[in-house]
Amino acid sequence: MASSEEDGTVEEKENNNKKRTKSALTTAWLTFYNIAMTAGWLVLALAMMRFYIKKGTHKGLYRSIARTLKFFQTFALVEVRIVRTSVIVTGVQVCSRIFMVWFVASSIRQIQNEESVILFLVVWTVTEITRYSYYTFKLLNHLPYFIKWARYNFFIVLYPLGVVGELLSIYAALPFVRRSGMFSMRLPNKYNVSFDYYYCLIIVMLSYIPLFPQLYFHMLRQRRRVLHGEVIVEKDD
Ligand SMILES: CCCCCCCCCCCCC/C=C/C(=O)SCCNC(=O)CCNC(=O)[C@H](O)C(C)(C)COP(=O)(O)OP(=O)(O)OC[C@H]1O[C@@H](n2cnc3c(N)ncnc32)[C@H](O)[C@@H]1OP(=O)(O)O
Repeated sequence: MASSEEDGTVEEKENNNKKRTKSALTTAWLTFYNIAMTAGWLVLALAMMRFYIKKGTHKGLYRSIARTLKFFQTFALVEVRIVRTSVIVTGVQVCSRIFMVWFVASSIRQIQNEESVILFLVVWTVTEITRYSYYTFKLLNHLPYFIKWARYNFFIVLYPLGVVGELLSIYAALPFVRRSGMFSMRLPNKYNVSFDYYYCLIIVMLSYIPLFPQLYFHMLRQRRRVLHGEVIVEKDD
């Protein structure tokens, strides 16, 4: 009897040790990831400022930072599964950004000099520097209040501004997509499939109407929870 109790205790201890090691590894990996992402977006911010100071115009700015932007925005995909947040909430946010970068801004050169592209770039950059530095300092247990405040207040203005920038950029792309027929498949073809990227973009624009309020209200709930200590019960995916 005593020996089985002891066995149980040894097993429990081993399990607890394994859990502790796993959580220490996850924390170490997340800290590294968030530091790398903060650094990446800081590099982008500096590159944009340097370009603008040197050239005195935003024309050509997107092209000059496109590779770095593609890398760091695409890398955010790893977040969809590793963080505790709902997969749907994070998924919509990350996928819509990757779509904007790869299938709109980088694919349709004619819109790269639009002010709307610069608008969402600047807004994303400020957001991500704040967000990733928030996670980093939180993981290191040294979170300055102004970063916490910025994380849960900036989005009130930046989120709508980012959406305006993204929607105006997609809208500006429509005529070029229609004229070029890019990423589209017309019938007849050997797969007997038809796809029109022009209408796909219109559907993406319309999908902001139901999806954006959900992301925005999610952030408002997070804000109440973190800044005002409200207990919020989120639905599971
Ligand atoms: C295929 C095509 C699809 C097209 C579809 C189109 C539809 C698009 C519709 C909407 C598009 C929106 C476009 C918006 C663009 C912009 O971004 S504009 C710029 C302004 N943006 C913002 O301010 C972004 C705000 N949003 C976010 O921060 C996130 O994207 C989020 C997923 C909505 C955030 O949610 P969440 O993670 O739940 O918030 P937090 O409070 O920060 O985190 C919750 C807990 O999770 C921990 N955590 C999260 N990430 C990390 C991490 N990287 N590392 C460590 N920990 C992390 C965090 O600490 C929290 O923990 P606890 O407080 O302990 O619970």
